[in-house]
Amino acid sequence: MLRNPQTKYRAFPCIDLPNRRWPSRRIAQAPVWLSTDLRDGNQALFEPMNRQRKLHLFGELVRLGFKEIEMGFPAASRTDFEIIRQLIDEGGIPDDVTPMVMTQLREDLIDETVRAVAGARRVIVHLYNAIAPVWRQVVFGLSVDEVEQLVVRHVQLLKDKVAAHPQTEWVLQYSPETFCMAELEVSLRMCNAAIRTWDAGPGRQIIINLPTTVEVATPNVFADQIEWMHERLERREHVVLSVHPHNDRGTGVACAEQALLAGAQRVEGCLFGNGERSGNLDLVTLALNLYTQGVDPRLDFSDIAGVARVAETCTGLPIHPRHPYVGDLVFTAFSGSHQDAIAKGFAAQDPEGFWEVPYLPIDPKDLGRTYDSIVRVNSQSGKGGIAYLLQRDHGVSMPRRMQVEFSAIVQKMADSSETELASTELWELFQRHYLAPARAGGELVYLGHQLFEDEAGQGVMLEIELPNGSRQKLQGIGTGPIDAAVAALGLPIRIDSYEERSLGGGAAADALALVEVAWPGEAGSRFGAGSHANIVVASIQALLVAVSRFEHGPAQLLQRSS
Ligand SMILES: CC(=O)SCCNC(=O)CCNC(=O)[C@H](O)C(C)(C)COP(=O)(O)OP(=O)(O)OC[C@H]1O[C@@H](n2cnc3c(N)ncnc32)[C@H](O)[C@@H]1OP(=O)(O)O
Ligand SMILES: CC(C)C(=O)C(=O)O
Repeated sequence: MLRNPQTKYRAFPCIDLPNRRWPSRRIAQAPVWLSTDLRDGNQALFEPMNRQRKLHLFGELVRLGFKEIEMGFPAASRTDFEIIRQLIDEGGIPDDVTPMVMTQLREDLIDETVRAVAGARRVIVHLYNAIAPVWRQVVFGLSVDEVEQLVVRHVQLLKDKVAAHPQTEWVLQYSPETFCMAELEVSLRMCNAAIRTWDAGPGRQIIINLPTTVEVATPNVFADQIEWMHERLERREHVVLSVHPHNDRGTGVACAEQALLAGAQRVEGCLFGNGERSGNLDLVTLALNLYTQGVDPRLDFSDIAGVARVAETCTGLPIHPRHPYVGDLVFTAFSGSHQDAIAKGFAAQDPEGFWEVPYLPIDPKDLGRTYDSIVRVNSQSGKGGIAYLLQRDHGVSMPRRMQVEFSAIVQKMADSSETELASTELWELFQRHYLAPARAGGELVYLGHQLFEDEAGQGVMLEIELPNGSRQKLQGIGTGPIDAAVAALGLPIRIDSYEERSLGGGAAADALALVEVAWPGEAGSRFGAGSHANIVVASIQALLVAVSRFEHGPAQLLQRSS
């Protein structure tokens, strides 16, 4: 890279528009959408779509709700010609959908284009020519006057040709290609020439489509350009002002949004931003951005994963895992503070209220996505996310101090494995550390118990196995079975917390008991868990695990037994 890039690159000049109004506006309704997946998107593929893939994608675009679809360049491609002709002849285009076909300003190509679509109920013919200085000088070798004459001549030619097919409603779309790099006065001249020659008026609509053929400036510059044109185009009420942003600077969506503020009424783009170079405007992102502002986009992405599959199959291009709204990872949080906030947000979310879950700009369910992968655990994660997964997937809701303790255990494992831990691995880790009877090694094992009534309280006869394999029968009296079991062990311990839940649903579900034991003089408490159909068994198991987790817990019982 150059140390002085200013010797090779220039900043794009600002537009002199002192009374610009777009910055203080808000988008309150969806634009008219045009999908150019089958034309500009197709133009950008290693292998252009064959007939089958084009028809598949066309069907999907119709299903999603697009009412205007650019079908291709029939004068340049036999496949495009045959597909559009067949769809028209066989009634394959729904009545509320208008196909669009593109052509250059060349008589032979215009002829062929009209042949491809004549007889359709309604059709948009898309004429384009590049108008920016470099193209005028280097590509075409034409003056501004000559370029204008080219436009007038070919719009007139199209007008004359379509007059022979009055059964079709013909709409002209004129695109001054390279608009964003052209002088605004030149763009206006070309567009007004097209508007006048087509004789736009009541019942004779024209679409003026302003592209960022190559994105070269910040979106505010594009918005200024659009507002400037919006205020000066002739016969404005008969003109649909459209934009066609590309994404060379990564700001295609921002350009489209700001253009809508500046007076654009229609937007062209592709699903998930496919298209030449860095792509066309991503229609899905723009539509869902509107949706998250409470504006109905009038496109249906309620099965966004299904749409992604169709797009990937038809284009042969994968969608990035962090692509807005659709990427595999966009509803996943790894970091602890995010997980904690998301878990709390879900718990607090009013199902009828405004969406307010932290870190999630949209409810994944609205897009047909599940909550399954929202929280994933690796070494960046904290107690909140871990607790959320255990609760959601295994019905274990840990008390706060247990969450803190367990998250340190998980952290250690994630650090050493340097990988993500799946929810099943967390559950295994939980069982290994806390859960009798799964836990094994160096501990007190529950063998059986009998409760009896005693005038001093609840009595329990407890049979346990010590780490050396010997069995012991212990008896204790307390205020309840757990208290009695503590008394039976005869250790200087205290129960600091006790919780019971049912694991899974239904009456037959196992009970899960969580017991926190403190040993005066020892730093920190220890948790244990037990699961059993009988809650007393689960509770005694949990108690024995917690005691076993103190180094000298089993040792003291062993000493006593010898
Ligand atoms: C920004 C965009 O996406 S615009 C859309 C671009 N899409 C495509 O080009 C895909 C389909 N195109 C094609 O198949 C071919 O380019 C065709 C059939 C249209 C034309 O093919 P060819 O006649 O072989 O020309 P070629 O592909 O080399 O294009 C360059 C010629 O087109 C001319 N041209 C480019 N744009 C236009 C235009 N809008 N109107 C008239 N002529 C044009 C160039 O000046 C050049 O002419 P020259 O050969 O006299 O110097
Ligand atoms: C011709 C226009 C609409 C185009 O595709 C572009 O400029 O990118």
